[in-house]
Amino acid sequence: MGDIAAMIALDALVTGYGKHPGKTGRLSGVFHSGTMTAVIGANGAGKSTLLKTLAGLLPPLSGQIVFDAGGRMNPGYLPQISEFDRHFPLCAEDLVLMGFMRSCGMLREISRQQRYQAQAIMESVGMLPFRRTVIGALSGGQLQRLLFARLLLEQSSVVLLDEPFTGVDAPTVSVLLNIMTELQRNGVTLICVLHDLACVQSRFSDVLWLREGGFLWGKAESVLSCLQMEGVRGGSVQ
Ligand SMILES: Nc1ncnc2c1ncn2[C@@H]1O[C@H](COP(=O)(O)OP(=O)(O)OP(=O)(O)O)[C@@H](O)[C@H]1O
Repeated sequence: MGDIAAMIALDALVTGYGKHPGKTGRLSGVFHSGTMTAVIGANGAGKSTLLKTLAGLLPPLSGQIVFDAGGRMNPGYLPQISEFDRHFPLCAEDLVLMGFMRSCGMLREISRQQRYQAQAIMESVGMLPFRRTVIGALSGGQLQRLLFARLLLEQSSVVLLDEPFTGVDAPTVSVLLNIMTELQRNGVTLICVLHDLACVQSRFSDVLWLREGGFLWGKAESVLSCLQMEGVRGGSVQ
C-alpha cells in the first residue's frame, strides 16, 4: 500500500456548486505524501465540497489539482455516513468485497484468496462475526468499521474521509484512528474533515482551516495555535 508517493498540490483551486464559488476563495498549497491533514472550519465553510472535488465528484470552478504521481488521482473516498444508503440489500462481507472492484472491475469473480484477504481485514476491525449480517441491521460504528475495511482493500495512496467519526462509538473511533495512523506510516496521504479539535491536536500532522475569505494551512501545532489566538475555543470549530 502507498507504493506511490502521493503529493497533491492545489493551485488557486476554487470549489463550489454550479457557478457559485465557496466562501474560501482560491486555495493553494500541498498535501505532502504520508501526512494526515485535518480539514476544519465552520458549518458551510466548504469542507465537504473540497473533499468531493478532490475525489473527482465535482469539477473545480477554477484552478487545478496536481497529482505528482501522474495520471488520475483515484483516491479512496468515504463520504459522510448520512450519505450512505443502508437500505441496500447487502451483507457485511459483500460490502467489504466491493473494495476489490477498483482493481478487478465490477464483473470479475472474487477469488478464494481475495475472500480470505477480506475476511482477515474484517477480523482486524472486529467485524468477522457479522459477515452475514445485512448492513441495515448494523450500528453506525459497525458500518463505519466495514467501510474502513473496504477502503483498506482498495489500497489507494490517497484517502479522503468526510467526518468519519460522526455517530460512531468511542471504541470504534479508537480502532479507526489506529488504522489511519497505520496507513499514514505506510506512506498513504490522508485528508479528513472533522470537528473535534482535541482529536486533531493529538493525532493529525497537518491542518487546513477553511474560513470565510481565506484559509490557514500548515503543521497542526501552528494552525491550532493561531486558532486559539483568534479565540476559537471549546472542542470544535462550529
Ligand atoms: N448539493 C449541493 N448543491 C448546492 N449547494 C450545496 C450542495 N451541498 C452543499 N452546498 C453548499 O455549499 C456550501 C459548502 O457546503 P459544504 O457541505 O461543503 O460545507 P461544510 O464545511 O462541509 O459544512 P458542514 O460542516 O456543515 O458539513 C454551503 O453553502 C452549502 O449550502
